[in-house]
Amino acid sequence: MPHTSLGRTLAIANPASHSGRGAGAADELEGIFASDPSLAGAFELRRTSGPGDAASIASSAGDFDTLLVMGGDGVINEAVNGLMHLPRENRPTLAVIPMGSGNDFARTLGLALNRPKDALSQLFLGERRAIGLGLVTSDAGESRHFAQTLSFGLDAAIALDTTDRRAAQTSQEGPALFATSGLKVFSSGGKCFPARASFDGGAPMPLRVMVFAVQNGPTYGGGFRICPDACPADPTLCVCHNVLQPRLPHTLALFALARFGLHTRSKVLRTVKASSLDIRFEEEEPPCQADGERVHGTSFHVESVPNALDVIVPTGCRW
Ligand SMILES: Nc1ncnc2c1ncn2[C@@H]1O[C@H](COP(=O)(O)OP(=O)(O)OP(=O)(O)O)[C@@H](O)[C@H]1O
Repeated sequence: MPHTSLGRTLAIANPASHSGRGAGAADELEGIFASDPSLAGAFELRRTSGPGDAASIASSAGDFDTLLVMGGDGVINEAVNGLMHLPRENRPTLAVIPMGSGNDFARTLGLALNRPKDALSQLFLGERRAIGLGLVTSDAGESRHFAQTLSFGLDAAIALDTTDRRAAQTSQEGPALFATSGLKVFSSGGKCFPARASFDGGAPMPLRVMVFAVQNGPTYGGGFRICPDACPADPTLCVCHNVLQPRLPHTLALFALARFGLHTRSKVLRTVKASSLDIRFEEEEPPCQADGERVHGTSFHVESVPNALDVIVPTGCRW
């Protein structure tokens, strides 16, 4: 394994990630650090003890060069939100060892999924890139940065169902987990949520929201390419939302096409880039998720936060 180029590094590992497989991965990472005296001196590893722990560890990591997060999108989201409490000049570079069920942010970065040794090698040889984040603020007083995805409506209901099923220790993961949660949510009726949305301060647009995804990177749901052109190095976020209400078979076909990013030519959907947007749901609180974590509210302001963080990407990263 090459010598570390990450500098003084604080590693956070979620032992509960990837349906508990994160625990063994944390032991493996600790073994790698302990086996090389130069690494042992440079790395400190902390295991999270429960939800919220990664955010508080990250918010006090200002003395480190690199914050290495091992886990899935949920714990990365916590770490990112913790880092955003630090002034930009004190924010350690974010490095990720993907060990999750969905791993969508890690897909954007181009890292080896659920193969900690391979990902660590990529990080040692990798390059630093500045990325933006999204920030959502709701009328329920919630405010959360997101590294990869924010969505409302059916796709959020599906994402939240995958989170619940993972907590209940399902053996499914990635696209299979998302697809079965999708079938469950669609078979219960495929509800639409009346809303008004405006983009970059424009006139409000009436919508009946079935799908409304705001992406910083291309995928959600463990690899569904909902916004194939989204890129965290761009100063804008990419939005995909329905403008028509398709019947169930058509919806299911779009859902299948989205696996490969082939849904975007459909007249049912619109894709747009925006620096900010406002969306107000008129009848009830919709399902809403940010990087798989639930967000409450009926009115939401979303904005991009350019140049929020430095991250490490593998050499040859295409963006
Ligand atoms: N020690 C812990 N015990 C239980 N839950 C934890 C612990 N540490 C963190 N968590 C919670 O576990 C949740 C899920 O973790 P994580 O995102 O790392 O894995 P995942 O759900 O398997 O992957 P993905 O989010 O990519 O699908 C996070 O929302 C986090 O709050």
